[in-house]
Amino acid sequence: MSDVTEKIRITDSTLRDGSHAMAHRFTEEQVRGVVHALDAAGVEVIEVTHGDGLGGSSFNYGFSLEDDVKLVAAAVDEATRAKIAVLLLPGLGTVHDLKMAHDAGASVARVATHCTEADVSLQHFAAARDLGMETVGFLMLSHRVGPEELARQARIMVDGGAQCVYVVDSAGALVLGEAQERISALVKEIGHEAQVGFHGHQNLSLGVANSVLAQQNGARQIDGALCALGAGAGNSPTEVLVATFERLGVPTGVDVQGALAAADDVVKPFLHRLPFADRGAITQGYAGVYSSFLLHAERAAERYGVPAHEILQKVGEAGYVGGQEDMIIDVALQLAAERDRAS
Ligand SMILES: C[C@H](O)CC(=O)C(=O)O
Ligand SMILES: [Mn+2]
Repeated sequence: MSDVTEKIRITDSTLRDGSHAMAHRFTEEQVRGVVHALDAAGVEVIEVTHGDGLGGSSFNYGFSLEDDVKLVAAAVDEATRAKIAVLLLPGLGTVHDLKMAHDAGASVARVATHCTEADVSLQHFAAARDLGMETVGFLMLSHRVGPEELARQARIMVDGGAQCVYVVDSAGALVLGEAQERISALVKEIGHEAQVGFHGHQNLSLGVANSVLAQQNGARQIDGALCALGAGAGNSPTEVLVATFERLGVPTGVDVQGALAAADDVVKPFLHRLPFADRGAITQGYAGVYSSFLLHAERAAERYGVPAHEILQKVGEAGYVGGQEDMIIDVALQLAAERDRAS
């Protein structure tokens, strides 16, 4: 166990991971309201981007209502203390996109790759460092590899310029000790040079518990989202993280009442659907499916008349990763064909 009283930093991803749950329909007014409330509560980093990061607005991933750079600029304008972060998936977002976000005032670059492909992030970390941005690496679908391999990937990111690397439980599939051992492996490999972070999803309702274990094993950056607004069953709720860490005596710098007010008074009123561990989302945690596939699977289910949870189960068995959203349609068509043959 590491020093349990050392301060941790909460990064709120309501306005980025929550974009998946909102089908990327955030308005500038909503962004301003959320940033204002989080900033007032003392949250140090607020992530604002399309759910799939800069450049994510597309036919494959879903079009944004508003341009990312415009929303980043609004967030920067609204924040008095908080830093504004952007997410970038190399290949989807480009160095040009990063420069535009930086020009709009974003100061933290979070570069995300599949957990075995850290090497594709190097150019983007170099560019972010040249721009003077803080750098964070995101190893997505971290349950797909063991702790040692994950630590090797984190090492690649740190050597490339990442100042923190996250274990990203994109599928909400890590069960307690599995999160703990991955955090410990990263802390051992990079802890003397960089921080380690944890990004949890609630598909098996373990986001907060895994975050506590992550902190107790040396993670110093933890992600959350107000009202859990995020892909799948949502993220670890920021307001619950803040209250839990305060009860544990771990400083976050965030005011509990401020976080509760931000969730209840600002986010809840504009939600059409609260993230929830329903059959589809639980299947994602159980079968290890990328959380942002949920709405894609629900749309395919409706279109082809097959259950979303069956699509997600097959997607998990096939091992598809972020970027393979089109395969969800393929799986739905196969299930529909099997159904037609059977009848
Ligand atoms: C692009 C993904 O939504 C990033 C993320 O939040 C995750 O993998 O989880
Ligand atoms: Mn996520």
